[in-house]
Amino acid sequence: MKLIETVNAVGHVLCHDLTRIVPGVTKDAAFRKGHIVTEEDIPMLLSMGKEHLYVWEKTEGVLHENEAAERLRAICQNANMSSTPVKEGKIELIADIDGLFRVDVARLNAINALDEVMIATRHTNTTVRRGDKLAGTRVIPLVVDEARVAAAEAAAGETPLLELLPYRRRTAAIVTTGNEVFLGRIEDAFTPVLIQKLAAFGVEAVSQVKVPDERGKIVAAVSAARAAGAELILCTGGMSVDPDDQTPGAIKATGARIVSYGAPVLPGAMFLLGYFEDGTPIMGLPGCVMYAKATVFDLILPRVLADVGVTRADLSALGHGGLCLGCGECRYPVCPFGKGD
Ligand SMILES: Nc1nc2c(c(=O)[nH]1)N[C@H]1C(S)=C(S)[C@@H](COP(=O)(O)OP(=O)(O)OC[C@H]3O[C@@H](n4cnc5c(N)ncnc54)[C@H](O)[C@@H]3O)O[C@H]1N2
Ligand code: MOO
Repeated sequence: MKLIETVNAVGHVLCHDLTRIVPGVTKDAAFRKGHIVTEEDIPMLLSMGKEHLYVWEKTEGVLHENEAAERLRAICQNANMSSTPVKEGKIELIADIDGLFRVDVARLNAINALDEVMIATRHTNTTVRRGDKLAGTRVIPLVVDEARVAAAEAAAGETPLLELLPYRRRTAAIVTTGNEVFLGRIEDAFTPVLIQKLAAFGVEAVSQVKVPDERGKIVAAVSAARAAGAELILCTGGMSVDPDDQTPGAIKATGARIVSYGAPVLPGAMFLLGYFEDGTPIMGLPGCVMYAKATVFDLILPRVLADVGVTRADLSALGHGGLCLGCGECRYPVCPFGKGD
């Protein structure tokens, strides 16, 4: 800290708040600790009776909180996000598009384990809308050793911590299984649910066929959907253990690589995910997806649409936080469901 004349203060950083009082009008800090004095500030400072100021001396190897925040921002920021201007050492990142938000949690934790720096984010693998806040970062003290920020950069490595991915798949084909629906014994209540859930991501259901619980018929319907170029194939019903449940076997018989039949999520235990050789995803959706407000389908659909290759390990990790609490009024996604990985 050093004492200087206000007229020489441009570019220097204030060490404390400066309060301005105009009777009946204001009594507030006109300048905050950490503010960098500009040419325009000088008349105001003089009008407040501040002929001299305590300022922070810029020394080699020490960063002001604003400079440090910019460096932490650079560790985080990636395509499709923008940053707010730095204010009192804090920067926030904002979504430029609707998309799937992802965080490299291991690297985030490594950085936050360091003293004097912090980065706070939304949960990884969550959906965001354009304009949503994604992350905020700052350093804890007003000034920080550059070595501390360099350590955070080293822990971060080459690629940004955050990703915001657009939804790339635009079309889906629905294959509705079940004799009771095929024969018209009951109305198809599954398809309207899927159309609505897909539309929320801008995905159009381009075809829908009803087939009986016969493996060959299901395989043929999936093949037709593939030939028509559907970018995602959804088979509904027949996913559990009854003798009439033919859907998992049929999906296997289509030649799709099965990532998993079964997921550690409730509702959604009987879920199936697979991929064809060209990358087209196929899912087997159990009855709960039609019935429950939020299920494994809501957790995995955004990742599949954003073309994040979902692995068996990704599905296994859903167990922690994968228990829907079945609240009277469903507030998903603003709830703990699916926030464990
Ligand atoms: N013994 C066991 N029973 C069940 C298990 C289990 O592990 N052991 N799992 C349960 C779970 S979890 C679920 S989820 C459901 C899975 O259901 P499925 O996908 O096999 O569905 P279905 O058996 O075909 O149908 C169940 C129910 O839903 C009606 N349904 C199906 N599709 C439609 C449609 N398009 N429109 C209207 N209604 C539909 C169907 O008529 C049945 O009433 O299994 C549990 N059982
Ligand atoms: O698969 Mo059921 O899918 O848990 O409610």
